[in-house]
Amino acid sequence: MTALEELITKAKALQVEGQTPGQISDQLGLSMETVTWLLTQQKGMEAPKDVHIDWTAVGSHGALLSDMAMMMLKRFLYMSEEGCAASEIDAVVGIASSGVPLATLIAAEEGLKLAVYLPAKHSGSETPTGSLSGTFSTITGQRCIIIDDVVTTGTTLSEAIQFIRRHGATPVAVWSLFDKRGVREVDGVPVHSLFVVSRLG
Ligand SMILES: O=P(O)(O)OC[C@H]1O[C@H](OP(=O)(O)OP(=O)(O)O)[C@H](O)[C@@H]1O
Repeated sequence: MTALEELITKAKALQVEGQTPGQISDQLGLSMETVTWLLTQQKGMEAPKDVHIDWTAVGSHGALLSDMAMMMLKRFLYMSEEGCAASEIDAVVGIASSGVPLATLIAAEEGLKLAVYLPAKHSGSETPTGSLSGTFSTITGQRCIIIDDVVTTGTTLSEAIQFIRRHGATPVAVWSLFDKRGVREVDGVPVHSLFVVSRLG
């Protein structure tokens, strides 16, 4: 089975489970247009220009995940020779769910506080709002690094940045593994990604 066929099977299985195209789109990190295409496969309908990043091979293995988190940290440390130093950071904010294990590993390595941001789209309430998990650190008055795995539209990052500012903290930078849109900054906060996807045509 090709990667595309696997994706179609996954999308259809989620639909059978009762998930809406919107939920499938969130879960697979794809646009609604792409999910509609995967589910219907209408004849003559051209495949949308989207990219699916499957990093399960790394994410499902603790040691590999740790290596990836250390690569994110080292990228920042090398960069910080020119800019902000790690000593100026108080807390690492992991974006649920996939940003959390990466943030945990980085916070542990640097001896920093760990906070967990739960995006509005994960909220089950009628009026979805983002929140900070009460199990982990608070952020007020702290300088924070935000960690996520994939940037698709930047919506989640923008939401997290605004939340952090409203709660009296300073977002210093965003570190992500993959940037699907070539986003260099969100709401004035620099975004540093290990891998950036650029479309040539
Ligand atoms: O830039 P955006 O368009 O906002 O998309 C990026 C977000 O989407 C994914 O989260 P999602 O909740 O879908 O999946 P996850 O639970 O695997 O993190 C990803 O982990 C980012 O948080």
